[in-house]
Amino acid sequence: MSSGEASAVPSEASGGPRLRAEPDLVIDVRGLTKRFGGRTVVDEVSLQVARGSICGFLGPNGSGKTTTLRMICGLLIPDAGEGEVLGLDLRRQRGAIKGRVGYMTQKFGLFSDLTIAENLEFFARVHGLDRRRERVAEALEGLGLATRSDQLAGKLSGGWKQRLALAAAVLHEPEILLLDEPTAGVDPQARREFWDQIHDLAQGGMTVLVSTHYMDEAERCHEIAYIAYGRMLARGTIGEVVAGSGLKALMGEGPGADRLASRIEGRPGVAMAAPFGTAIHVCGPDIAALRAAVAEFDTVAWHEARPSLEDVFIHLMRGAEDNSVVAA
Ligand SMILES: Nc1ncnc2c1ncn2[C@@H]1O[C@H](COP(=O)(O)OP(=O)(O)OP(=O)(O)O)[C@@H](O)[C@H]1O
Repeated sequence: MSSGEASAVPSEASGGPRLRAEPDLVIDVRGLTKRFGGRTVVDEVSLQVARGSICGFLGPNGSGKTTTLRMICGLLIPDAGEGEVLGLDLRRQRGAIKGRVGYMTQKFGLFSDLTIAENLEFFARVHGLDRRRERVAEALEGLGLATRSDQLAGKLSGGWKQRLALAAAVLHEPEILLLDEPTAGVDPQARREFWDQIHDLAQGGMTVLVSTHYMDEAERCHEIAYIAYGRMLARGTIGEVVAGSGLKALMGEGPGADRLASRIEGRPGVAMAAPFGTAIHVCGPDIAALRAAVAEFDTVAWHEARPSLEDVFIHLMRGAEDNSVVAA
């Protein structure tokens, strides 16, 4: 993500000012809003994503991630807001946007009684693609599916199904790839391989916006956006999001440290305390107040730590306003 503004920055080489090039924003949406039955489920969400970057979209269940993705790819019309996707108007050029975006939904519709290759051929037809046979062969090769092309999709493990779904989503060579919780329920090895593929696609120039609940996946994104109750609460690199939260953390290690959470949580200056393996994480806005709150537990060794992304997200969510109430 980026501010989208050209700015004068000092040149490292000459010492003189130079104009930083306008970043190539392929997603630039502002104030997107969607209501369902009187309830605002996406509330003035703005998002900018630069070409070739991987943006992680995080937030609790029901926070509006899928709804936002569907507005960005032209499947859903916003009730308010505007924007451009690949330079195309989000409202007036939805058909053109759809053709240039790949979208892998949570429950991807693969045909279980067709083989891998037949599934891809089907999607090639749906997109009206030329050179169907070559494209399918390339996709099978590129995503490591060539040796399994005759296997029935229904017999694949979760990880291979995701890989096939990804192959189908990029068959028409979209410039933007929207992934909605693509690795839910997939084992760590398969998730890692899936993410390696995402990075390969991004290196090839594809822009990826991916929703996830996994913190390790957030760490693999260039930038992240955090939404709760329909509102965008934080955007930027992980370092920027952590710093922007204003949260400080103490890590406590030693005998029984992991059992102290309930005794520390709720003390002045403590936003939250949670076990972290055999250690404990205590977070709050002021490090001196945190040290005071844990001072009596002197059998535990305390040291300042970087708040985890999870700490930051829970803190942000607790401070956000619940939108589950329907407007009168
Ligand atoms: N077509 C619809 N009609 C009515 N309500 C809807 C519709 N689509 C989504 N919602 C509601 O909007 C809210 C946001 O849903 P959305 O699926 O966008 O959230 P999400 O962040 O993707 O959640 P999850 O992480 O569980 O997938 C939810 O409360 C959902 O029930």
